[in-house]
Amino acid sequence: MKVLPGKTSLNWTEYKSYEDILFHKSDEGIARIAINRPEKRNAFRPQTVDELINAFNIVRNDENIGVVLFTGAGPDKRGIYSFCSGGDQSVRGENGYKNDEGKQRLNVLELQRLIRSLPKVVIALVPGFAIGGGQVLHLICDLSIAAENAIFGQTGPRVGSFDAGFGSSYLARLVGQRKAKEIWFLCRKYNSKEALEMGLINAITKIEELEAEGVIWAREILRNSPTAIRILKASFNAENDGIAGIQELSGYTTQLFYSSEEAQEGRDAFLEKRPPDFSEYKWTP
Ligand SMILES: CC(C)(COP(=O)(O)OP(=O)(O)OC[C@H]1O[C@@H](n2cnc3c(N)ncnc32)[C@H](O)[C@@H]1OP(=O)(O)O)[C@@H](O)C(=O)NCCC(=O)NCCSC(=O)CCC(=O)c1ccccc1C(=O)O
Repeated sequence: MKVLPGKTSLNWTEYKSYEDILFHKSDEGIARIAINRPEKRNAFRPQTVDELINAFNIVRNDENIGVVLFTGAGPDKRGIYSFCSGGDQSVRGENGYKNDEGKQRLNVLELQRLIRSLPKVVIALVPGFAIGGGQVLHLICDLSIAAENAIFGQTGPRVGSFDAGFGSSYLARLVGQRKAKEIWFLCRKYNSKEALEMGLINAITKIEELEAEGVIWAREILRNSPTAIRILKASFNAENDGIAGIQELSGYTTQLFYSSEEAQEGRDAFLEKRPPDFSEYKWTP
């Protein structure tokens, strides 16, 4: 199934089949996850978000995958491309978005946290509209490449919604307080060039080259040390995420320490019911 226009040199195979999203992997360590509701500008309903959470969790546990290309399938019947236009307003109830059972959920915040703490690099490929909660999803990704025709913006205050978490405070870290307030208070739309100038995205390409460009970036990343990239991602997050961010970063140092003989001496001594002997390990300056 074609997700974006143009060609890449990758052979995609379907990883898992869903209703609202497309999920593929390649044998090069790259996965591709695409919201597939183009007639709704790829707006997400609770099911869409549940499927995304499921796919990102599969990626999390697949040690052969290092980079995820996160995008929106298209075009729609009118030839229009979208990354995502946020929460599906047609299923919005009084305190959340209704799933098939009529239960109301705000599960996109869980997805935001999952992408942020994913120990792999997530690159947003933005082929068109990234609006509302869709703009926030793109923001949460580690890197963002947009097509020339992409459009970014917020509508929250116009449609009776807001994202007072990453959607505003992390946005301000990226583009500055003044620009972030402008984006949210005025609800204007911004083109790719403006998005690049304000630091919202990393690069712009022709739409036919969007996926190929994402693959080039992914391959460059995959040539580097997985552990270094994973810890760097956690350290970029830690600055913004308070104690939760420090917990994530420090968890990786604990994991590294576990692989040392020094840490294993502590474990072995406990299991062998003897005092630990750390005498051969130095107090390195
Ligand atoms: C994206 C547009 C600017 C595109 O405009 P245009 O090309 O003219 O297309 P349209 O004709 O408007 O749309 C085509 C078709 O798609 C339907 N559609 C588009 N977007 C949505 C949507 N978000 N929900 C439902 N349906 C949508 C549209 O109705 C048309 O259908 P037809 O049947 O053909 O008529 C423009 O479409 C646009 O502005 N869309 C709305 C953008 C928007 O307001 N999004 C919601 C913002 S609020 C949000 O995202 C919630 C965030 C969130 O989830 C959250 C955040 C923080 C805490 C909690 C939560 C939480 O979980 O709620």
